Amino acid sequence: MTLSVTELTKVYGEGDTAVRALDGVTVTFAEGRFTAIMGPSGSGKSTLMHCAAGLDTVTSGSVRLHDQELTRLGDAALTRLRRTRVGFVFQSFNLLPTLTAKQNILLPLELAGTKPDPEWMTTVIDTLGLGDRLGHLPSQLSGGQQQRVACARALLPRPAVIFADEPTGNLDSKTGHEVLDFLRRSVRELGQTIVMVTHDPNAASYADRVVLLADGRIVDDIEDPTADAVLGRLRTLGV
Ligand SMILES: Nc1ncnc2c1ncn2[C@@H]1O[C@H](COP(=O)(O)OP(=O)(O)OP(=O)(O)O)[C@@H](O)[C@H]1O
Repeated sequence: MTLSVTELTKVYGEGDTAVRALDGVTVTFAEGRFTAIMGPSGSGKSTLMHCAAGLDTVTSGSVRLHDQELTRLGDAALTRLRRTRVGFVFQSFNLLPTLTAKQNILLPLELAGTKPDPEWMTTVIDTLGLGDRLGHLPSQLSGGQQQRVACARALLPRPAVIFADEPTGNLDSKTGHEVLDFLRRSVRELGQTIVMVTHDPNAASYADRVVLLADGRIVDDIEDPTADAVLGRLRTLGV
């Protein structure tokens, strides 16, 4: 067991304007698996991801990463956690424009004051096909290449979990396919654990499992999802 969320509730605001974004969510993300979180707009996907990654506070409930209870960590411990224990891949790549691909990839480890394992770094860069792009600035790379740099940056510290938020949202379908294929390979071949929020049933079909949210609750849990199965289930939720 890598990451477990128990009875997680998140309420934004107070009184009449309060929004219950998560309502008692319990879910475990097992080690070495690729899980997609899906659901209608406003169902709580981003909130679940942010709370599970220690990016947002919870109203009640527990988030455990291995033996660490994240809801009790202070700011300094959470910052350390975000640099090395969890990795992020965002829709908008979030690379620093003045740093080369290599400098971007190394940044989280540098901020944490550690050095990469050279063998692992070679594996990650080779797997992502970035060997001849390391000296380029983000503006000199295609969207797909930039997202592969972001994936390498997330993988290099060997985090317990990588959270991917609509990682193919800004990519055309062929490039998106390459990035998803890589994410799946990093789970199958490198043992990475990935949790991905997506609206796209095709993207979700790369995952081992789909957790479906509606109105802040888990309403389904699909193993070995196909795009058709996911689409069918989303239609019953009115998506
Ligand atoms: N900072 C906030 N303040 C108030 N309400 C918020 C805040 N963030 C999210 N919400 C509300 O919480 C609910 C869940 O939002 P969340 O962004 O988690 O949904 P989502 O499933 O990721 O949606 P989408 O698919 O549209 O990105 C929504 O009703 C949203 O309006």
